[in-house]
Amino acid sequence: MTVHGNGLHAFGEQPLPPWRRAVLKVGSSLLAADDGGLTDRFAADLARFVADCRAQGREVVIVSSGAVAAGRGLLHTDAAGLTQRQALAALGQAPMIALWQRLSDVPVAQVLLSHDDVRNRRRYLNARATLRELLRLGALPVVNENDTVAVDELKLGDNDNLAAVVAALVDAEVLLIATDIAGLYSGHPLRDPHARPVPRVDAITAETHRMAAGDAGAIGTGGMRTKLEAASKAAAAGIGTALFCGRDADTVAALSRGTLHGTWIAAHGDRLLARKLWMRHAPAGLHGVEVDAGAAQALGVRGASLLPGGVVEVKGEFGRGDLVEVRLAGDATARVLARGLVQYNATDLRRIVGRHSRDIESILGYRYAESVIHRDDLVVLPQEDAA
Ligand SMILES: Nc1ncnc2c1ncn2[C@@H]1O[C@H](COP(=O)(O)OP(=O)(O)O)[C@@H](O)[C@H]1O
Ligand SMILES: N[C@@H](CCC(=O)OP(=O)(O)O)C(=O)O
Repeated sequence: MTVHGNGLHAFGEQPLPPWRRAVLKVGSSLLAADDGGLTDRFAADLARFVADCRAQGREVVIVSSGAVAAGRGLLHTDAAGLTQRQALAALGQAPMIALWQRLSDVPVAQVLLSHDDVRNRRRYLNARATLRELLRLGALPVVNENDTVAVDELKLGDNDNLAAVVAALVDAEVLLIATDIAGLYSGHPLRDPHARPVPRVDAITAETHRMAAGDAGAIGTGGMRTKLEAASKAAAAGIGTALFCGRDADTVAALSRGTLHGTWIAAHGDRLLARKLWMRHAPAGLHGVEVDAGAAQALGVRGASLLPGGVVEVKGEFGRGDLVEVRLAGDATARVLARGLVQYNATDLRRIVGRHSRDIESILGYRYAESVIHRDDLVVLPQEDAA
């Protein structure tokens, strides 16, 4: 095993599983300049990596820290209180976005999110639709925490966790976490002389968390602890995580070729299945929609989305993004055929029942989607589940 000039054992190389959409999280440790403010030094290679990915037909969403560091550089202050850091983040957000725009060959879109935005189902769907549309348009979304309002998150330095949430939000296959260290070590790499590289984690255990219990670097906030939390969230959503050093040009270049020098944290299972699991096990007796036989057939046999034309009746009140049940109209057993996240609230849905998708906009004055429930948001229940 080779040892770096900095005394740390190096990571070997391993293939990165194939992917089409990724979230790349870039920590403050890679963007903060030694003398205050931000630097392009490492971001330039990461931006080139993103451009290479796009040239290969892949999509990347960046989750970038660095707003506080940028704000600090503008005011030359070492103020560290929570409100002060929130103010610094507000000051530094525009320069942070400007840095990525300078380095990107496509337009950069600023997306500010807080955990609240993704906990609320309606906002979750809106955020997801916006991010997907940005990718479809070929833009580069750069997400940061909405630090002005996200008090807890700023306190925790939680962009790692936000990146995992965004990865699930956009249905990414991998979460790439670029930081200032080569990967996960078995102990704090700077304090534990016996610390060894951990190239692969198949399941995050108490032992893995113990390895990462040490503090963060001088500039970053979460350290390995929040990176493992993020990887654990991603794994539960069926998304694998790569931890690697974004300061090492060779490591970043190798990623474009599908090679990882760092730590790979495996997912628990299939991505879409993981997302659908909670729908299947949600409590029964939710509000819902009744569909005609053609729609029931399309959902069950073809795995199609539910279109308004197949909906016969809307039962109860629900909001956009709520989990609802799908039943066959007129079925005396009232069997639940499927569950899914609905795109329209009950009031508006009643107005488009039985209508063609192309009429949605003229009836409602807006259109979120052509389907009432998109097939990715729908789980068809096997008959034994359908109480
Ligand atoms: N077991 C560990 N393996 C690797 N790094 C660790 C470990 N425990 C603590 N760290 C620290 O975590 C730091 C990276 O996290 P952080 O400073 O928050 O970076 P970022 O700004 O990229 O999020 C490393 O520089 C290292 O000092
Ligand atoms: N939202 C804050 C970053 C918080 C954070 O998680 O920082 P880091 O540990 O460097 O990823 C900012 O833009 O400065």
